[in-house]
Amino acid sequence: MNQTIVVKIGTSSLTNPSTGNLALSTIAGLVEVLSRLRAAGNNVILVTSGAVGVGCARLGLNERPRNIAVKQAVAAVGQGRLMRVYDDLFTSLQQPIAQVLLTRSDLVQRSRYINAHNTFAALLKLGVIPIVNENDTVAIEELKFGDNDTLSARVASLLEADWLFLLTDVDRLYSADPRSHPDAQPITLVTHIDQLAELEVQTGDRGSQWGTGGMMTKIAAARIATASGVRTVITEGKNPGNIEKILAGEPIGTHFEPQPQPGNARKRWIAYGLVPCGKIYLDQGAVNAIAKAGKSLLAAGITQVEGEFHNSDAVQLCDTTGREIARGIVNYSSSELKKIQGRQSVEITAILGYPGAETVVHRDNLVLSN
Ligand SMILES: Nc1ncnc2c1ncn2[C@@H]1O[C@H](COP(=O)(O)OP(=O)(O)O)[C@@H](O)[C@H]1O
Ligand SMILES: N[C@@H](CCC(=O)OP(=O)(O)O)C(=O)O
Repeated sequence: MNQTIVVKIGTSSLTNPSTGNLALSTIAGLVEVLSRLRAAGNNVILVTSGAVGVGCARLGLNERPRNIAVKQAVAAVGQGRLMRVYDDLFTSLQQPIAQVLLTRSDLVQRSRYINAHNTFAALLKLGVIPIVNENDTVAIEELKFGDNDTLSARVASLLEADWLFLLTDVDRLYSADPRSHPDAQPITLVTHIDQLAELEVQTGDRGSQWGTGGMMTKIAAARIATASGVRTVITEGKNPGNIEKILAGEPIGTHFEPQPQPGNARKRWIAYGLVPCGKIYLDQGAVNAIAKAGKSLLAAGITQVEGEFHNSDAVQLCDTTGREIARGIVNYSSSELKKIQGRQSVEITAILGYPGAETVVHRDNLVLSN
């Protein structure tokens, strides 16, 4: 059966950590594997990091710049070189590719989200392998994916992919960072992401010298992808042939099983496309109504409103402890909600002086967090 396969490769696999030069044999091996998968009739998407790393090597910088403008400038240098290398290698195998640079804001607006989906669909239909990276040169801090693990998960969710492969410089997830904990235990299968908290898996908060998020962002990516129905695998980038072995059923890397009810495309957009602008805290009755009975949120169940947002913005719905239980599109602004929180729906017109929606977040615009 033909499948949709998203592969993400990190800077740590693409470049030699000591010299910053490209790991040519790894890249060539990956190009061969992806071209074979495409020729076999699969839809293949590559999410590649490396713009900043390659840009630094080109400019002789020996560490990742901290200054944002410099980092964005360096990414502009590196992205072109990276695509040149990919295009040379894919072209020698007669495989057409396309550069797709995304920012977080491209997925926030529903029309742009659908547009991105349609462009990917057209490229795949043309037999092209889209090569995706964050548009680092123009992305602004507040509207960034921030790391390519998250970006690849959102792309996999957008495309309803069957597989997401996160290629990195370790062979799988361990109970702790194997670099600093040589006795860390390998983890081969995660049936639900919350298992990791039970196993007390430690991820640290940063990656290798050139990587961005370390294991933490890979687990966050696995959460997004599996909740969207995408099987996710963390495996080593220097052996790209593992992708085909895994597809053939070999137990390599760490597998995260897809969750059974990924929801429809619009709900996935609400959950993973939108950027929440504020928080609404709920009492226990409202939490039960939403989480257990699948009801809409009414003003009566709101105890506190945090942040400034407008009608139609995305918000997080939190329980009394502040834990996010759902996300949704709100029918009132934060200033309106502060006036009507805790009040019955029939009182709203009198309080605001004009009629408003009966629900604060309608259940069609609400997605439970997992
Ligand atoms: N629990 C863990 N299991 C495996 N690796 C871990 C873990 N916690 C932290 N790491 C570190 O994460 C690194 C990979 O992340 P990163 O450098 O960001 O890679 P990439 O560039 O591929 O995104 C590994 O080299 C490893 O040292
Ligand atoms: N967009 C950035 C990559 C950011 C990133 O997530 O890097 P990595 O942790 O190596 O996957 C770049 O191309 O340098």
